[in-house]
Amino acid sequence: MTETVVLKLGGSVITDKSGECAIDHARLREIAAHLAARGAAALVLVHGAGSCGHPEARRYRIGDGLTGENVPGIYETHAAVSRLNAAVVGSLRDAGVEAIGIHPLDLGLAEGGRLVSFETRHIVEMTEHGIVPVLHGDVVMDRLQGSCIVSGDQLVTRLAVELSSRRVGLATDVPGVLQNGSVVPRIDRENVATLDIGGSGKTDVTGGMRGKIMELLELADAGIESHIFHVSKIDRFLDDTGHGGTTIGRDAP
Ligand SMILES: Nc1ncnc2c1ncn2[C@@H]1O[C@H](COP(=O)(O)OP(=O)(O)OP(=O)(O)O)[C@@H](O)[C@H]1O
Ligand SMILES: C=C(C)CCOP(=O)(O)O
Repeated sequence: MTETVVLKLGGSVITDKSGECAIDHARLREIAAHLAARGAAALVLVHGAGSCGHPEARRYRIGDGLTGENVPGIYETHAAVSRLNAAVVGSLRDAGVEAIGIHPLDLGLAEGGRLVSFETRHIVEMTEHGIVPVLHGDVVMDRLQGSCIVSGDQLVTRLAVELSSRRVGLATDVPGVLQNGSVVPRIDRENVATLDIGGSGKTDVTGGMRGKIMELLELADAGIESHIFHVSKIDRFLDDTGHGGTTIGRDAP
Protein backbone atom coordinates (compact mmCIF):
# COMPACT_ATOMS: atom_id res chain seq x y z
CA MET A 1 0.00 0.00 0.00
CA THR A 2 1.37 3.47 -0.85
CA GLU A 3 1.70 6.04 1.92
CA THR A 4 -1.47 8.09 2.05
CA VAL A 5 -1.82 11.70 3.17
CA VAL A 6 -5.01 12.48 5.09
CA LEU A 7 -5.89 16.18 4.90
CA LYS A 8 -8.90 17.86 6.47
CA LEU A 9 -10.20 21.18 5.20
CA GLY A 10 -11.90 22.83 8.15
CA GLY A 11 -15.47 24.00 7.77
CA SER A 12 -14.22 27.38 8.98
CA VAL A 13 -12.01 27.76 5.90
CA ILE A 14 -14.37 26.59 3.16
CA THR A 15 -17.55 28.25 4.45
CA ASP A 16 -18.43 31.43 6.24
CA LYS A 17 -19.37 29.87 9.56
CA SER A 18 -21.53 32.82 10.57
CA GLY A 19 -23.82 32.37 7.54
CA GLU A 20 -26.24 29.61 6.41
CA CYS A 21 -24.45 27.28 4.02
CA ALA A 22 -22.30 30.15 2.77
CA ILE A 23 -19.75 28.28 0.65
CA ASP A 24 -16.48 30.09 -0.04
CA HIS A 25 -16.10 29.13 -3.71
CA ALA A 26 -13.07 31.37 -4.23
CA ARG A 27 -11.23 29.66 -1.38
CA LEU A 28 -12.20 26.24 -2.76
CA ARG A 29 -10.81 27.16 -6.21
CA GLU A 30 -7.57 28.34 -4.61
CA ILE A 31 -7.11 25.12 -2.59
CA ALA A 32 -8.03 22.97 -5.59
CA ALA A 33 -5.44 24.73 -7.77
CA HIS A 34 -2.75 24.03 -5.15
CA LEU A 35 -3.67 20.35 -4.85
CA ALA A 36 -3.90 19.95 -8.65
CA ALA A 37 -0.44 21.45 -9.11
CA ARG A 38 1.05 18.83 -6.79
CA GLY A 39 -0.28 15.73 -8.61
CA ALA A 40 0.66 12.15 -7.73
CA ALA A 41 0.81 11.48 -3.94
CA ALA A 42 -2.03 9.34 -2.56
CA LEU A 43 -4.42 11.75 -0.88
CA VAL A 44 -7.65 11.38 1.06
CA LEU A 45 -9.51 14.61 1.76
CA VAL A 46 -12.00 15.17 4.55
CA HIS A 47 -13.90 18.40 5.06
CA GLY A 48 -15.90 19.81 7.90
CA ALA A 49 -19.45 21.12 7.63
CA GLY A 50 -19.00 24.76 8.62
CA SER A 51 -22.25 26.61 8.00
CA CYS A 52 -23.56 23.69 5.85
CA GLY A 53 -24.61 21.18 8.50
CA HIS A 54 -23.81 22.58 11.94
CA PRO A 55 -26.86 24.91 11.97
CA GLU A 56 -29.16 22.02 10.87
CA ALA A 57 -27.62 19.58 13.36
CA ARG A 58 -28.17 22.10 16.14
CA ARG A 59 -31.71 23.03 15.02
CA TYR A 60 -32.81 19.38 14.98
CA ARG A 61 -30.73 18.39 18.04
CA ILE A 62 -29.26 15.46 16.14
CA GLY A 63 -26.52 15.04 18.74
CA ASP A 64 -29.10 14.35 21.48
CA GLY A 65 -30.39 11.32 19.58
CA LEU A 66 -33.61 10.69 17.68
CA THR A 67 -36.89 11.54 19.37
CA GLY A 68 -39.30 10.82 16.54
CA GLU A 69 -39.84 14.52 15.96
CA ASN A 70 -36.34 15.25 14.75
CA VAL A 71 -36.04 12.43 12.19
CA PRO A 72 -36.30 14.94 9.27
CA GLY A 73 -33.11 16.48 10.65
CA ILE A 74 -31.16 13.48 9.35
CA TYR A 75 -32.08 14.38 5.78
CA GLU A 76 -31.71 18.14 6.31
CA THR A 77 -28.28 17.88 7.90
CA HIS A 78 -27.02 15.34 5.38
CA ALA A 79 -28.39 17.38 2.45
CA ALA A 80 -26.65 20.54 3.67
CA VAL A 81 -23.24 18.95 4.09
CA SER A 82 -23.66 16.97 0.86
CA ARG A 83 -24.20 20.27 -0.95
CA LEU A 84 -20.87 21.45 0.39
CA ASN A 85 -19.27 18.13 -0.59
CA ALA A 86 -20.52 18.55 -4.15
CA ALA A 87 -18.96 22.04 -4.25
CA VAL A 88 -15.62 20.74 -2.91
CA VAL A 89 -15.56 17.86 -5.40
CA GLY A 90 -16.66 20.18 -8.23
CA SER A 91 -13.81 22.64 -7.55
CA LEU A 92 -11.27 19.83 -7.44
CA ARG A 93 -12.54 18.27 -10.65
CA ASP A 94 -12.58 21.67 -12.41
CA ALA A 95 -8.91 22.02 -11.43
CA GLY A 96 -8.11 18.58 -12.88
CA VAL A 97 -8.08 16.49 -9.67
CA GLU A 98 -9.83 13.10 -10.04
CA ALA A 99 -11.98 13.65 -6.93
CA ILE A 100 -15.01 11.58 -5.86
CA GLY A 101 -17.34 12.42 -2.97
CA ILE A 102 -17.97 9.78 -0.30
CA HIS A 103 -20.75 10.14 2.27
CA PRO A 104 -20.20 8.60 5.74
CA LEU A 105 -23.99 8.25 6.25
CA ASP A 106 -23.86 5.57 3.54
CA LEU A 107 -20.99 3.51 4.93
CA GLY A 108 -20.66 4.14 8.65
CA LEU A 109 -22.48 2.97 11.77
CA ALA A 110 -22.03 4.47 15.24
CA GLU A 111 -22.73 3.63 18.88
CA GLY A 112 -22.98 6.51 21.33
CA GLY A 113 -21.48 8.96 18.84
CA ARG A 114 -18.45 6.83 17.93
CA LEU A 115 -18.06 4.93 14.69
CA VAL A 116 -18.16 1.18 15.25
CA SER A 117 -17.97 0.23 11.61
CA PHE A 118 -16.67 2.16 8.66
CA GLU A 119 -15.75 0.58 5.33
CA THR A 120 -12.44 1.88 3.99
CA ARG A 121 -11.31 -0.84 1.58
CA HIS A 122 -12.81 0.95 -1.41
CA ILE A 123 -11.08 4.16 -0.32
CA VAL A 124 -7.73 2.34 -0.48
CA GLU A 125 -8.61 1.03 -3.95
CA MET A 126 -9.46 4.55 -5.10
CA THR A 127 -6.16 6.05 -3.92
CA GLU A 128 -4.28 3.26 -5.69
CA HIS A 129 -5.92 4.37 -8.93
CA GLY A 130 -5.14 8.05 -8.54
CA ILE A 131 -8.59 8.97 -7.26
CA VAL A 132 -8.91 11.47 -4.40
CA PRO A 133 -11.81 10.40 -2.15
CA VAL A 134 -13.47 13.40 -0.50
CA LEU A 135 -15.30 12.56 2.76
CA HIS A 136 -17.02 14.90 5.19
CA GLY A 137 -18.36 15.21 8.70
CA ASP A 138 -21.88 13.78 8.53
CA VAL A 139 -24.93 12.54 10.35
CA VAL A 140 -24.61 8.78 10.88
CA MET A 141 -27.09 6.20 12.15
CA ASP A 142 -26.34 5.22 15.75
CA ARG A 143 -27.42 1.90 17.32
CA LEU A 144 -27.75 3.44 20.80
CA GLN A 145 -29.28 6.84 20.11
CA GLY A 146 -30.75 6.63 16.62
CA SER A 147 -28.34 9.02 14.97
CA CYS A 148 -25.34 11.16 15.81
CA ILE A 149 -22.93 13.60 14.25
CA VAL A 150 -19.57 12.18 13.27
CA SER A 151 -17.16 15.08 12.86
CA GLY A 152 -14.61 15.35 10.11
CA ASP A 153 -12.06 15.16 12.91
CA GLN A 154 -13.33 11.74 14.03
CA LEU A 155 -13.15 10.60 10.39
CA VAL A 156 -9.59 11.85 10.09
CA THR A 157 -8.49 9.72 13.04
CA ARG A 158 -10.39 6.69 11.78
CA LEU A 159 -8.99 7.00 8.24
CA ALA A 160 -5.44 7.63 9.43
CA VAL A 161 -5.50 4.43 11.49
CA GLU A 162 -7.20 2.29 8.84
CA LEU A 163 -4.95 3.59 6.05
CA SER A 164 -1.79 3.55 8.24
CA SER A 165 -1.16 7.15 7.25
CA ARG A 166 1.82 8.96 8.70
CA ARG A 167 0.94 12.41 7.29
CA VAL A 168 -2.20 13.77 8.85
CA GLY A 169 -3.04 17.45 8.59
CA LEU A 170 -5.95 19.72 9.53
CA ALA A 171 -6.12 23.06 7.77
CA THR A 172 -8.07 25.65 9.70
CA ASP A 173 -8.66 29.40 10.02
CA VAL A 174 -6.12 29.90 12.81
CA PRO A 175 -2.32 29.42 12.61
CA GLY A 176 -2.48 26.55 15.10
CA VAL A 177 -3.65 26.06 18.66
CA LEU A 178 -3.13 29.39 20.37
CA GLN A 179 -2.22 30.19 23.95
CA ASN A 180 -1.95 33.88 24.91
CA GLY A 181 -1.82 34.76 21.22
CA SER A 182 1.09 32.44 20.33
CA VAL A 183 1.01 29.09 18.56
CA VAL A 184 1.59 26.10 20.85
CA PRO A 185 4.10 24.07 18.80
CA ARG A 186 3.33 20.68 20.34
CA ILE A 187 0.44 19.21 22.33
CA ASP A 188 0.48 15.87 24.09
CA ARG A 189 -1.45 14.33 27.00
CA GLU A 190 1.11 15.82 29.36
CA ASN A 191 0.59 19.52 28.55
CA VAL A 192 -2.99 19.57 27.22
CA ALA A 193 -4.54 20.30 30.61
CA THR A 194 -2.43 23.44 30.97
CA LEU A 195 -3.87 24.97 27.78
CA ASP A 196 -6.96 27.09 27.30
CA ILE A 197 -8.63 25.43 24.30
CA GLY A 198 -12.18 26.44 23.50
CA GLY A 199 -15.03 25.66 21.14
CA SER A 200 -15.51 27.27 17.77
CA GLY A 201 -16.91 30.72 18.51
CA LYS A 202 -19.44 30.05 15.69
CA THR A 203 -22.29 27.52 15.36
CA ASP A 204 -20.59 24.17 15.98
CA VAL A 205 -21.96 20.92 17.43
CA THR A 206 -18.71 18.96 17.52
CA GLY A 207 -16.64 20.82 20.07
CA GLY A 208 -14.59 23.25 17.95
CA MET A 209 -10.86 23.26 18.65
CA ARG A 210 -11.25 21.34 21.91
CA GLY A 211 -13.13 18.51 20.15
CA LYS A 212 -10.41 18.43 17.50
CA ILE A 213 -7.60 18.09 20.05
CA MET A 214 -9.43 15.31 21.93
CA GLU A 215 -9.76 13.32 18.69
CA LEU A 216 -6.16 13.91 17.70
CA LEU A 217 -4.81 12.88 21.10
CA GLU A 218 -6.51 9.51 20.55
CA LEU A 219 -4.71 9.30 17.23
CA ALA A 220 -1.46 10.14 19.00
CA ASP A 221 -2.15 7.27 21.45
CA ALA A 222 -2.24 5.02 18.37
CA GLY A 223 1.24 6.31 17.46
CA ILE A 224 0.21 8.72 14.69
CA GLU A 225 1.15 12.41 14.88
CA SER A 226 -1.09 15.04 13.34
CA HIS A 227 -0.77 18.72 12.51
CA ILE A 228 -3.07 21.74 12.79
CA PHE A 229 -2.06 24.75 10.69
CA HIS A 230 -3.43 27.71 8.77
CA VAL A 231 -4.97 26.89 5.39
CA SER A 232 -2.33 29.03 3.65
CA LYS A 233 0.28 26.50 4.80
CA ILE A 234 -1.14 23.41 3.05
CA ASP A 235 1.83 23.27 0.63
CA ARG A 236 4.30 23.50 3.48
CA PHE A 237 2.52 20.69 5.32
CA LEU A 238 2.55 18.50 2.20
CA ASP A 239 6.22 19.29 1.53
CA ASP A 240 7.10 18.82 5.21
CA THR A 241 8.89 22.17 5.21
CA GLY A 242 7.41 23.62 8.43
CA HIS A 243 3.78 24.68 8.66
CA GLY A 244 4.30 26.87 11.72
CA GLY A 245 1.30 25.31 13.46
CA THR A 246 0.71 22.74 16.19
CA THR A 247 1.77 19.09 16.17
CA ILE A 248 -0.27 16.69 18.30
CA GLY A 249 1.73 13.69 19.37
CA ARG A 250 2.75 11.39 22.15
CA ASP A 251 4.45 12.76 25.24
CA ALA A 252 7.96 13.95 24.43
CA PRO A 253 10.51 11.25 25.35
N1 LIG B 1 -6.83 27.83 21.90
C1 LIG B 1 -7.34 27.98 20.68
N2 LIG B 1 -6.50 28.14 19.62
C2 LIG B 1 -6.99 28.31 18.37
N3 LIG B 1 -8.32 28.32 18.05
C3 LIG B 1 -9.20 28.16 19.07
C4 LIG B 1 -8.75 27.98 20.40
N4 LIG B 1 -9.82 27.84 21.21
C5 LIG B 1 -10.92 27.94 20.40
N5 LIG B 1 -10.54 28.14 19.11
C6 LIG B 1 -11.49 28.30 17.99
O1 LIG B 1 -11.47 27.12 17.21
C7 LIG B 1 -11.78 27.48 15.86
C8 LIG B 1 -11.41 26.33 14.95
O2 LIG B 1 -12.25 25.25 15.27
P1 LIG B 1 -13.44 24.87 14.29
O3 LIG B 1 -14.09 23.62 14.80
O4 LIG B 1 -14.32 26.05 14.02
O5 LIG B 1 -12.60 24.57 12.98
P2 LIG B 1 -12.89 23.77 11.68
O6 LIG B 1 -12.34 22.41 11.84
O7 LIG B 1 -12.35 24.61 10.60
O8 LIG B 1 -14.46 23.74 11.56
P3 LIG B 1 -15.45 22.49 11.30
O9 LIG B 1 -15.61 21.81 12.63
O10 LIG B 1 -16.71 23.12 10.82
O11 LIG B 1 -14.78 21.64 10.30
C9 LIG B 1 -11.00 28.76 15.65
O12 LIG B 1 -11.55 29.54 14.63
C10 LIG B 1 -11.12 29.44 17.02
O13 LIG B 1 -12.23 30.33 17.04
C1 LIG C 1 -22.46 18.89 11.46
C2 LIG C 1 -22.05 17.97 10.64
C3 LIG C 1 -23.00 17.41 9.67
C4 LIG C 1 -20.67 17.44 10.55
C5 LIG C 1 -19.67 18.11 11.49
O1 LIG C 1 -18.33 17.86 11.07
P1 LIG C 1 -17.21 18.92 11.48
O2 LIG C 1 -17.52 20.21 10.81
O3 LIG C 1 -15.91 18.33 11.01
O4 LIG C 1 -17.22 19.06 12.99
